Amino acid sequence: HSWLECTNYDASSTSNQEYWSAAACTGYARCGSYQQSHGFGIDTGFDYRPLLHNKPCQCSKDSPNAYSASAPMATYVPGQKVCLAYPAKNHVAAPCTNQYIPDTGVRIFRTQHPASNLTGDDPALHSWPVEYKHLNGPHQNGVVDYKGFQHCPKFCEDKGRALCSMCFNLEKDIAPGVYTFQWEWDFNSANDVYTSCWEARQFTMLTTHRRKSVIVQQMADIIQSQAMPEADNEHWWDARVKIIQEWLRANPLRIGVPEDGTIETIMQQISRGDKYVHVRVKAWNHIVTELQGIPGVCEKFATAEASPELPIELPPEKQELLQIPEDNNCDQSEQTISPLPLNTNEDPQESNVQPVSPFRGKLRPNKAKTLHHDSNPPPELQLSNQETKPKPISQMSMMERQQEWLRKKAEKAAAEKLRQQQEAEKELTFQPSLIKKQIPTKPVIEAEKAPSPPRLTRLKSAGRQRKQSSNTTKTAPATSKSSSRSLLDTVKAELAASTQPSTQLEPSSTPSITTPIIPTTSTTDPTIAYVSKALEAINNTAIISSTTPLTTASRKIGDDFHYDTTSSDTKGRYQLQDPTLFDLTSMYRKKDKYARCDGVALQMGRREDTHQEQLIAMAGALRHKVLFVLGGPGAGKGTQCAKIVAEYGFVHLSAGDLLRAERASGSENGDMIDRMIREGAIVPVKVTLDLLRKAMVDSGRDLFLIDGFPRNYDNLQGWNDEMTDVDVAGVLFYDCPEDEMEKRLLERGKTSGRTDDNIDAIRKRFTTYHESTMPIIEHFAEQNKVFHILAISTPDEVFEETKKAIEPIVQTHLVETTQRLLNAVFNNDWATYVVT
Ligand SMILES: Nc1ncnc2c1ncn2[C@@H]1O[C@H](COP(=O)(O)OP(=O)(O)O)[C@@H](O)[C@H]1O
Ligand SMILES: O=c1ccn([C@@H]2O[C@H](COP(=O)(O)OP(=O)(O)O)[C@@H](O)[C@H]2O)c(=O)[nH]1
Repeated sequence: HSWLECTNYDASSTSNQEYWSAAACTGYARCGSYQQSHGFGIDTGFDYRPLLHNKPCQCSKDSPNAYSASAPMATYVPGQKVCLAYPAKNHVAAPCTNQYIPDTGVRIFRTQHPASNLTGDDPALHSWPVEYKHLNGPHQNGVVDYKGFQHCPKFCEDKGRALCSMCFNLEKDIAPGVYTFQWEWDFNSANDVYTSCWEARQFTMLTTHRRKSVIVQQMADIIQSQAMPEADNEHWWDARVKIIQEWLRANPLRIGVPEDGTIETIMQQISRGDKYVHVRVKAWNHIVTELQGIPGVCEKFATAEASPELPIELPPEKQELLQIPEDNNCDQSEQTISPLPLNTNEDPQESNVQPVSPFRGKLRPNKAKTLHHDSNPPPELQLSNQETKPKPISQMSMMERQQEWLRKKAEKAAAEKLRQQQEAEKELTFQPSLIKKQIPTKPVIEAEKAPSPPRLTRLKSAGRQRKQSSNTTKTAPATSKSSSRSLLDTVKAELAASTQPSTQLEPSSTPSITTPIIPTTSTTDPTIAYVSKALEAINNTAIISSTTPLTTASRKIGDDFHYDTTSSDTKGRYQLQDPTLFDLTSMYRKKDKYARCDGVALQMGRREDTHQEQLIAMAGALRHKVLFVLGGPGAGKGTQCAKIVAEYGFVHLSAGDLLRAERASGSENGDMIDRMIREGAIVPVKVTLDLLRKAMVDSGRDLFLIDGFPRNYDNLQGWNDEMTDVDVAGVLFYDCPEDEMEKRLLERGKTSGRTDDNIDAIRKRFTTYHESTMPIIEHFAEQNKVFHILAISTPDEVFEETKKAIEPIVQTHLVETTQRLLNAVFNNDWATYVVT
């Protein structure tokens, strides 16, 4: 019968709709690798009848074969028209068969919220919470209409393996994360069901974010809200979940969030509440318990701007559910908050839900208050809390926050130790399922004696293995290496554990290396102190304003940290070498073509480690940055962009080139674009923006030169409305006299083949430039964002001027990204892209 071969198929051209093109497929169904290696439509047993097996999907999402480099998981963009491809397998009503071929219809489903990890059960058949309508229209029995499942235009050429496809529209506001989808084809009847399941990651870029301060405020509101929901009010739950997810999205580094399973527990409770309506109040109480006391909930993490209030998407009659108490005080530690009353009507399957201890919060000092309604926490939990009242987080400096964080971490480690002791005494059999909640049963030092960890694979990126470096120095390690060693081993062990299937974490299998080890962090840990110092140095570095010209190529950051743009062919490099800690530690700018990630990498290791054993953590930019490149036609924008790309590695997107390519692709807009270009007029912004957006997403990178855009107010407006998630770092304005531009364009016209490099079109373009584009340049100039570059001299001389504008931008970008990576190291947040 049939199955989905492709979960992200480019069906935009007729030929791709008619014939299978492997190149057009960028996403596969779960466990699709075997099928993919045999070829489209070949029978390998990939068709699956859930009613015969009592499982909604053929293989589970945590199967080791779920996705592979050759059959990867799909990535969707919010609002995308998603197309799926599958083989006809003879089931199409057509002249070469008959009009009564059975086909009862196709349905497409997905899970409600993104998964916190790729484990766990799929929703049962027909209980998926979200359903999409495919765009083929329903097939009518008795009619040869090639609709529904039967959209297989070349069916009669190869009845078995002909390509069929169907598309559906994703929501524009879908939250980022990984969702599970199911394609269900009912063949002879609604009881003769075939399914394919797959995951797709929703791309985070270019979705509209609300301002962080608003999200933070809403988090504070929902945590403090004591309003009782109506029992069956789904909106109450969904609105809260949405805010939490938005908060998580706005704080991807989890700054301020303890790494003790808090996030995992929250996500677990969300999926529990999604599944069972009647446990939502209880689940919500767990979530609130987790959230209380996290500084990031209330603190305006990052540099959230003062912002206008944005409406929460709740109908007015429900607004009171999220109302802020009059004396709203963001400092959670000052408050005693009563959770919502518990609903005793717990779900019958709750005992099957993996262990979320309702008592978890009790054992953690900063959460104790929420569960101990008397104001005296148990003496063993008081720790250093008896000291003077701490400053509210919002008034602390970055360093104070870090120290506070360290203090809390130390407190938590002590409380955790206590908990272990108590549990051991009581012989409790509590078996946490979450890696980060596991506690070492051996001293950290034992990790050194453990055999080499299994080869670590990338997190968040497919696994090309790095080549072993033959010239790695293998001399004796430097002094005081045990702390760096323990940190490194700890991180490696944790990584190793996190790459093991969860079943290996059962008590019966306890290979020492899979036992994740939580570092016993304290302020005296030299590694943490070192990273903290690096952070401090970088925090104290004034980020260079984009309008300040760079006077020297080399700058000092603090006493020990040095940034040098000329040091090597890696361009920017932070030397973080401290021989007392690591033999090899450096942070450098890195482009990883395979992972399609631009960013900063931190290399950690010891001399005796092979390159493969060294850890490389990598962080890309959080927000995408663009530099607009404007100037008259022929001013030399394209010429300079090529040089910038060669020197600094931006992605160059020429709006004119994209439009010309679109025209050549035979698109429905082709004629209109052609007319506009010949006339020197400006194409409607929607067309240009769609092309820019797609090119940005496809590049997977984060620093862009946008050449020849925005050219008028319509362009600017469209950009401001749509690209709220992208920062405009500045405008490179190439200023060249008209007669010089005309001369250049006529010269270019001899070989360019462009339909607008002739004197009539050139003159029209000059008019458009003066009337429409100059006001845009002036608009940016008023915001101090324009780098004015005279473009009359030779290309190389113009480039010397260009560099002066670019370098501060690149440097700022590096400093910001480095700061993120150091924060990740400091917070032990190895979810940051990590490779060995
Ligand atoms: N500084 C320069 N001096 C002389 N010719 C130049 C200079 N910069 C570019 N050119 C030439 O002028 C023409 C137009 O340059 P191009 O980069 O395509 O401009 P734009 O992208 O602004 O239309 C090209 O043929 C290019 O080789
Ligand atoms: O955002 C844009 C960029 C370009 N164009 C069209 O594409 C032509 C060529 O632009 P390009 O930037 O390639 O060339 P330039 O005129 O700068 O040499 C312009 O005259 C416009 O007709 C447009 O409509 N919108």
